[in-house]
Amino acid sequence: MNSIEANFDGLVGPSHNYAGLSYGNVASKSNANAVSNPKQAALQGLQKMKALSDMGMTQGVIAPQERPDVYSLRKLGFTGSDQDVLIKASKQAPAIFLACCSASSMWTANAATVSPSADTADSKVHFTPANLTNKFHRAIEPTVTGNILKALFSDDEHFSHHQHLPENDHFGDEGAANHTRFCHNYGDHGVELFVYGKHAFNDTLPAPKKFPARQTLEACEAVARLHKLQEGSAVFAQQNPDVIDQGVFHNDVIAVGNKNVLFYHEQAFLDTSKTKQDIGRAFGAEPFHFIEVPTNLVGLQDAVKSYLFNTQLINLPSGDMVIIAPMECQENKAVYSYLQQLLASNTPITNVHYFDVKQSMQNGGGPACLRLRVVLNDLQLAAVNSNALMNDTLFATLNTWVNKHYRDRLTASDLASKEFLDESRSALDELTQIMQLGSVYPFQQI
Ligand SMILES: N=C(N)NCCC[C@H](NC(=O)CCC(=O)O)C(=O)O
Repeated sequence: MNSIEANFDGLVGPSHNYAGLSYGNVASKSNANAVSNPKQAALQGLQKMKALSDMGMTQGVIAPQERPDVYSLRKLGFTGSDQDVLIKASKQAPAIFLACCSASSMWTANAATVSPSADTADSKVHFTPANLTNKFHRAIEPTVTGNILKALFSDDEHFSHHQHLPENDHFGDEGAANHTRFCHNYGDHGVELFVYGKHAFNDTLPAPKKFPARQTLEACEAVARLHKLQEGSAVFAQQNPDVIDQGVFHNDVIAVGNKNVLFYHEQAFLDTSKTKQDIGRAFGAEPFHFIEVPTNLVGLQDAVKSYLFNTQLINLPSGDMVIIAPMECQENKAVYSYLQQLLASNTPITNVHYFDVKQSMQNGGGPACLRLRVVLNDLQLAAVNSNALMNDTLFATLNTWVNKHYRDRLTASDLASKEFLDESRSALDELTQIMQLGSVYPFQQI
C-alpha cells in the first residue's frame, strides 16, 4: 500500500498579534508590541499551503483556537459577562490578558507528536498533543488541539489519540518541533528522533543556563512509550544547551530531517558523534546523509535569524527532495550562498522554494513551525476529514472567509473589545461548518 507524508498547517487565527510572550525566542521578544496584520498572516499561510498542494503534496489545514480565551481568564478569578472579564483582565493583568489572546496555535509543529502506523506496535497512527507547559499562552492549547485532531482523524480503527502529558515542567513537551523521523519509504518502519533540552529528574547533567529548555528527556520517553514504538526505533538526543541559550528554543530551529537525510547545524547537538552513531545504528545498512552546516559558513545568529533549519524538507511526488524556506534565507547573504553551494553539491536535496511567511516569522515561526507532519497510507488518508484537505475549492473558500472576518491591523487595545470577541467567534463558528469539525470550541459547547 502507498504511504505519503501529509503536512497539516495551522490556519492563523484572527487574533494574531505580537505580545513578546516567548522568553528565549528572540523574534518574539524583539517584535513585542509591533502592530500585526492577521489578515495578511492568514493569507500568507494559505498561499504556502496551496503552493505545496499544487506541487502534488497532500496538504491539510488545522483550525485555529478560540481567542481571547475567556475561560482561562475566568479560572484566574475574572468574573462577570465576557466583556467584563476582558476589560478587567486587560486593565488589572495586561500580561496575562495578552497571553490569553495569542494566536500561537498556528505553529502546529507544536500541536502534537505523531507516530506513523509503520512504527507502532498496534499499527495505528498515534497522536499526543503537546502540553507546552513552559509558556502560559501555549499551555492553554492542548485540550482544544486534541478536540481538533480528533475531528480530523476520527476513525479509531486507524487513529489513536492520547491525552497530553502531565502539565508540569518535568514533562514539558513541545511536540513535533523536537521530533523527526527517518525512513526509506514513508510506509516503511522508521526511526524516530526525539530531541530534548534537559533531564528533568537529574539536575547535575548539562542544561541551558539562560533560556529555558522547553522539552525534557522524560517527556520524550513518555511519548515513545505511549506510541508503542518498537525497541531500538526511538533515538533520544540532547540539544546543545549553549544554542538554547542563544535563542534556539526548539530543535526545529537548528535541524530538520526527512527520509534518509538529517540537515543540521554543527552546534545543534550536545554530542554530535553519538547522535550520528545512534541514528546510523537504528537506521541500518542503507546509506544515510548527515548534512552538517559548519559554523564558519553559517554562524549561529544567521541560522536563527534566517531560519535556515526551520525549513520543510519534503519529497515531491517526483521523488525529488526539496527545501521549503522562508524568504529570509534568500535575503541573508551567508545563508543564500550556502544554499546555492548545497544545491551544487552531491546530496539528495535538489531545489529550494522560498515563501513569504513574514507575519509568522516575526513571532519566531518559520515554514516548519507552521506544519504538522502526518504519514498516512491510502486507507488512513481516505479516513481523514476531507474538508480539511487543501484543494482549489477549499483555498478559495478560506481566502473568502479570511477576507470577510479578519482585520488588517491589530494592536493590544483592540483585543479587549466585545466587538473583537464576537467577530472572532462568528469567524470560527463559520469555519467549523466549512471544515465540518463539529463543536470543537468552548463557546460552542455552552
Ligand atoms: N519552532 C516551532 N516549531 N514553533 C515556533 C513557535 C513560536 C512561538 N512564538 C510565540 O508564541 C510568540 C507569541 C508572541 O510573542 O506574541 C513560541 O515561542 O512557542
